[in-house]
Amino acid sequence: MSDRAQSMGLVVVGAGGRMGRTLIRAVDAMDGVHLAGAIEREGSEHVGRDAGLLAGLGESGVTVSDDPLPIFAEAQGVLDFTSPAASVEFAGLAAQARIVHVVGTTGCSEEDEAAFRAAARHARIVKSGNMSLGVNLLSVLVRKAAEALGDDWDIEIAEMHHRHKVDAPSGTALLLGEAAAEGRGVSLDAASVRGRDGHTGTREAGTIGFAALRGGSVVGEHAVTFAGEGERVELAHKADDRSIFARGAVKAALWAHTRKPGLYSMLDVLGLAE
Ligand SMILES: NC(=O)C1=CN([C@@H]2O[C@H](COP(=O)(O)OP(=O)(O)OC[C@H]3O[C@@H](n4cnc5c(N)ncnc54)[C@H](OP(=O)(O)O)[C@@H]3O)[C@@H](O)[C@H]2O)C=CC1
Ligand SMILES: O=C(O)C1=N[C@H](C(=O)O)C[C@H](O)C1
Repeated sequence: MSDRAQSMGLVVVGAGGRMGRTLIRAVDAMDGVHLAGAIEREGSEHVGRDAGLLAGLGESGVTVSDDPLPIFAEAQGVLDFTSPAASVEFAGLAAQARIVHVVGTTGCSEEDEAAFRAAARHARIVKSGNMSLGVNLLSVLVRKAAEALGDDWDIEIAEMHHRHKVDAPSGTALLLGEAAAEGRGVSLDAASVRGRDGHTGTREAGTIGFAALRGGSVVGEHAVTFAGEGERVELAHKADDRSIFARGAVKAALWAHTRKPGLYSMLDVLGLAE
């Protein structure tokens, strides 16, 4: 059997995007996978182009298409960093094709999350606001710190991203907030304070604050500050390159290939779940 026949065929959706192009390069560079398709939305200028050339590689023989279902039917997995509405639609198609769906898209609503849970009855979905090893390890440290320090330490989460980002707080900031809330044994929905402006009054004890900065080409920076009386603990991550997310996504697809249908996180993939 040829190497290609044994390797996992992956479709990159949103192929022309910042992450889409990075994913095509990661699939090309990593063992055990090959590019089985590339999708962009109908009307996109990228439809009809060669996916390898689009990503700055040589010709790949894979043409960007706007018709996902027949391509999903011939593949084993989908790498999806697009938009919430697109990812919900791709989850339905991945469920129909009974394949792996790796979702990195952020900014999803509770209704979107319910759609992913429904699709995960048939698809193997790995979904995370951050696919890097470093951030997932950071989330474990944040949970432990929140548990150890108790609620007289105030928790504040700050993030900075490039000027093109459309959602706030970032998926990573929310993931770190969930970890902190879990460590404290509270619900993030009840504890979170999203931004402050004007005469806010003093800080309410037990809350978890979020602040979002946007500018330039910053790939992604996150810091969780535990502020106590007379001292502070800061846990932080800085992404220098989008390839860390793309490599994580390919790893997630390979991991999920042999799993049962279900909704998994990057902590499951990395063996960091408790
Ligand atoms: N979890 C993680 O580790 C990471 C998550 N992300 C998240 O990934 C997402 C994408 O980020 P980024 O690459 O910077 O964004 P981009 O805007 O650069 O890329 C998104 C791409 O998806 C395309 N797209 C949108 N709708 C569809 C559709 N229905 N069918 C096919 N393609 C579609 C867009 O096309 P068009 O421009 O024509 O609309 C665009 O090419 C964001 O939610 C971001 O937060 C990013 C990095 C890491
Ligand atoms: O939009 C981005 O770029 C990123 N989005 C993710 C997020 O919302 O946390 C992950 C990473 O920080 C880059």
